[in-house]
Formats: sequence, structure tokens, C-alpha cells
Amino acid sequence: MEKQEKIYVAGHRGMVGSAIVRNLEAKGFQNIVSRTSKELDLRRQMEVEDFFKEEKPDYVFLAAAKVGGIMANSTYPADFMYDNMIMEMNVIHSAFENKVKKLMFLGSSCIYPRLALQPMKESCLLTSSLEQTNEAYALAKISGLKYCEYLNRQHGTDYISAMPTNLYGPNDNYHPQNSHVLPAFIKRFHEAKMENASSVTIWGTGKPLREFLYVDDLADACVFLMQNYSGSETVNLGTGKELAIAELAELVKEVVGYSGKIEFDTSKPDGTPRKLLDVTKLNALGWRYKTELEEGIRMAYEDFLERDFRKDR
Ligand SMILES: NC(=O)C1=CN([C@@H]2O[C@H](COP(=O)(O)OP(=O)(O)OC[C@H]3O[C@@H](n4cnc5c(N)ncnc54)[C@H](OP(=O)(O)O)[C@@H]3O)[C@@H](O)[C@H]2O)C=CC1
Ligand SMILES: C[C@H]1O[C@H](OP(=O)(O)OP(=O)(O)OC[C@H]2O[C@@H](n3cnc4c(=O)[nH]c(N)nc43)[C@H](O)[C@@H]2O)[C@@H](O)[C@@H](O)C1=O
Repeated sequence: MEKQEKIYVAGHRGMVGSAIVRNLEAKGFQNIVSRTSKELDLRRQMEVEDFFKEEKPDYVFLAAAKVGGIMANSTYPADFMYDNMIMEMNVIHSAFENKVKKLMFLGSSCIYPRLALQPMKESCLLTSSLEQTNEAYALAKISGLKYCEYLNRQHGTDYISAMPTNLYGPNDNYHPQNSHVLPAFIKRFHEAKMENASSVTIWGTGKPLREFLYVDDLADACVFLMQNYSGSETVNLGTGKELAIAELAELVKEVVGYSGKIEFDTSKPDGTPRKLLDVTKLNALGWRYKTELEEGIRMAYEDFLERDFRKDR
């Protein structure tokens, strides 16, 4: 990627897209194009085609998607499949039609089988059944990854995909039901502290294990791969470290400074028991995460306080 070349970041207002824009700008890339979903609804094929014909980007980071935590995924599976499938097909196809030099498609670690051997290597894709709570989203993400692979195979394109683990950081979604666990905890423990509540209830048993990557590290990895990786097999983006949800709750409680009890609502789903990424491939390419979890949670909490609850999607 040359500094003057045109880069389209799809989803630039989201947590990931905004971090990719920050990273590109910090590295001196000056020709970044973007559109909000109001300006360009990526589910509309004609609009996407017109945009690509008009803008002719050289590079594309596809970070626009319908995204949510376990509850959103299990409540709205039809929306998660339709929106994601159609958005990614429209963008990747228009990129191909307009000779985009390189595209990065972002998936998620939930594409791997529910009971995959841990840590999960890229090669375990499609070896057994998916987790039910996010099957629709995972199927859409697998389709995007595969479409990039098929274009590479049939037409010799250089379209890559990356599979991030659970992410968190500035500009996250703090919706009480639809968000992911980490922003949900930041908001819930903060509110409990402000209200002097005696306890905070978290979903499930607290036993599932999860891995978390700070979004600015993720953005750095995306830009790094765009510059240093080609190939149809996806690349896992994570830290290689995991902790139980109950341990995460203790950590957020400490960072936020809440002193009450933690209770568990076991009527809520646990989701997949464990999904630790094998990051051997990423490390071998020369990239490693920088931000440890506690430090990242502190920075995310500061961002949450600065935004003053404005982001509650
Ligand atoms: N958050 C996480 O923990 C993880 C995220 N990922 C992946 O990273 C990517 C980005 O996620 P994240 O930043 O968290 O999500 P966000 O919800 O923060 O941002 C999603 C972005 O997508 C855009 N978008 C949604 N629908 C449309 C549409 N119909 N047309 C145009 N744009 C649309 C939104 O644009 P606008 O703001 O203009 O409405 C928004 O900026 C996704 O591919 C996701 O799968 C992968 C693993 C974990
Ligand atoms: C990124 C990833 O995100 C989703 O998968 P998930 O990892 O299950 O995501 P989650 O962050 O929502 O939950 C993690 C764990 O945490 C527990 N948990 C406790 N209390 C709360 C809580 O208050 N909110 C939430 N959301 N979870 C809670 C919850 O029960 C679960 O055990 C998919 O969308 C998937 O498609 C995907 O890609």
C-alpha cells in the first residue's frame, strides 16, 4: 500500500473501522474514503456498485457488518445472516469488478466448530458443527471468507481474510442486551457503583472461557497483514490467552472500583464453552499483541466515561 493510494474503510464509524482509520492515519495514509450506512447502505447492490465505480478504491478493509453479542445473535439470526451475507457479497463482488488491488475481509472466531480442538488452528474450519447461538452469523462470515478464496482461485485476486477473537476498546457498543460481554460489564459495574447497588448480575454460569484483544492492537494487525500477507487461508487474530467470564467480571469490577457482590443468572446462555485462537501463524508472520487485558480495560473504561453513554446502540 502506497501512502497516496485510495483506501476504502467500510464501517469507519464502528469500533473496528474507526480503529483501522486511526491506525492508517498514524502511519501516514492520507487517502481514506468512507461512507456511513445512511449515505451508503451496503445491502443495496446498485448503490454499492455505483460507489465503487465512482470512487475506484485501490484497497478495501471490510469492517462493516451487523454485529452483536450472544443475545443479539441468538434473538435475530435471520437479520444476522441476511445483512451480513448480502453486505459482504456486494462489497467483495464490487471490489472485484472494479479491480481493487487487495481487500481484507473481517470475520470472527465463531466461524470455527463449537467443540474444535483448542487452541483453534485456521485449519479446523468446517470440520464439525457450529455453536447454535451464533450459527447464522458464522455461516455468513464463512461465506465471505470462502468468496474471497474462490475469487483468488478463479481470478487470481489478492483478497485476504482475518478472524479476530472477541474485541473491546474505544467506541464499543454498550447496549444493555445486544452488546458483547466486556462493554456490558463496564456499563453494568459502573452503573452499580454510581447507584451503590449491593450486587451485579451477570449472564450464564461464568464458566465459559474467552479471549480478548484490544481493538487498536487488532487494527494494527489488520494493517500489518494488508502489507505483509497474501493467501486464501484466513489468519487468526488474538492474544493466545484466555480467562473465565467470572474472572473477567472480577477484573472489570476492580478496574471500575465497584465493591458489591457478583451474582449469576443461569437462565441466560453460556454459548460456546471455549474459543481460544491458535495465533502461531500470526506470530510467525511477525506480529504480536501489545495491550494486556487489564490495561486495555482501563483504557476502554476511560473512553466509556468520556463518551458519557452516548453510544448505546
Ligand atoms: N466486536 C467484536 O467483538 C468483534 C468484531 N468482529 C468483526 O469486526 C467487524 C466490525 O465490528 P465492530 O466494529 O465491532 O462493529 P460495530 O457495530 O461497532 O460497527 C459496524 C459498522 O458497520 C456499519 N454497517 C452496519 N450495517 C451497515 C449497512 N447496512 N450499510 C453500511 N454500513 C453498515 C456501521 O455503520 P454506521 O455506523 O454508519 O451505521 C458500523 O460502523 C465485523 O466484521 C465483525 O464481525 C470480529 C470479532 C469480534
Ligand atoms: C465476538 C463473538 O460474540 C458472540 O459470542 P460470545 O463470545 O458468546 O459473546 P458475548 O461477548 O456476548 O458473551 C461471552 C460470554 O459472556 C457471558 N456474559 C455474561 N454476562 C454477559 C452480559 O451481560 N452480556 C453479554 N453479551 N454476555 C455476557 C455470555 O453468556 C457468554 O458466555 C457472538 O456474537 C459471536 O458471533 C462472536 O463473534
